[in-house]
Amino acid sequence: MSTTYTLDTATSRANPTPAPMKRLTVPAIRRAKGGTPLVMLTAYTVRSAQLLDPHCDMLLVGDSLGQVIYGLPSTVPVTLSMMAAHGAAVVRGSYHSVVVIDLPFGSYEASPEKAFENAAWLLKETGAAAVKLEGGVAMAPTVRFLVERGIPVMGHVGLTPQAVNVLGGYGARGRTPEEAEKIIADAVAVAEAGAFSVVIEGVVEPIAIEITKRIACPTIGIGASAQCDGQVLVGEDMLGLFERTARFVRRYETMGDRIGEAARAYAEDVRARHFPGPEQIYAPREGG
Ligand SMILES: Nc1nc(=O)c2c([nH]1)NC[C@@H]1CN(c3ccc(C(=O)N[C@@H](CCC(=O)O)C(=O)O)cc3)CN21
Ligand SMILES: CC(C)C(=O)C(=O)O
Ligand SMILES: [Mg+2]
Repeated sequence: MSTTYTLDTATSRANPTPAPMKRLTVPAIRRAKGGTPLVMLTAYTVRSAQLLDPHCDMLLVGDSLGQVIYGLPSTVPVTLSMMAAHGAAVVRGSYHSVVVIDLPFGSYEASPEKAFENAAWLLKETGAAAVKLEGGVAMAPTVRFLVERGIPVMGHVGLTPQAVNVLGGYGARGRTPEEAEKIIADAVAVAEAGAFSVVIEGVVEPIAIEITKRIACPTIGIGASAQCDGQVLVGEDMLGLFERTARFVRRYETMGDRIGEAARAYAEDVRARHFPGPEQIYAPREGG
């Protein structure tokens, strides 16, 4: 998917300096099933979007921002307005990846109509291309309702963190044959309802492999399997900016340590009156 840049020559008064690259599209993501694995990371801010976007196929404005940005105990308290603010920032900071935004807990479960209203509002507020929602068989009619009305939907099955109060924790799912069958049925249901892709989170590997074989759209794994059609991680987890991380995280950087070291050096300079130095000081007005 990294070779699909095309020149965008469209110019208009509304968009006098068009981005040089055309953004990937939801149908292009769907077509990537079985090819080079899809790359997805979460982003919540304009700067992280700018830095991650060139390397990704999709950016996820995840409701994990509840824990990562706001210090909340779970994703349950995350609101639509929080998602809208961060979603708009991520769209402003990206031009290549498809931006997908999580529907927060409470914004879509009650009815397909309520889901449509809230999803449409989020897409209008942010410019994101698609929404993601958690759930399987029970949410399949909602997935169909949204897709038939113009809102692309990414599914999310297995460990669904918005259901933490039902599940009782964040342990891996699908260790019993009954639970494994339920997760597979959930993925099949949202895929058949029209989801363009399905996140499989925190399941034993054979389930992820089975779902990837069974459904027609790409599976995106997190704590699932390298056999999935793509992978997603929380950006801050991968960068070493979030302390408590699951087994499924691989740290590619230790940014937390580096930021702490920078703050320590600044504090030392301030206390020694080594900062500001001559380069950071304004000279008096020239010529009086
Ligand atoms: N920073 C961050 N990364 C995430 O991946 C993430 C969030 N936040 N917030 C929303 C959900 C919550 N997720 C989580 C949270 C904790 C574990 C975890 O601690 N897993 C343990 C096993 C826990 C148990 O057995 O009870 C592990 O060792 O993997 C896993 C997924 C995934 N999502
Ligand atoms: C971990 C991913 C899949 C997610 O839903 C989130 O970041 O909220
Ligand atoms: Mg989420």
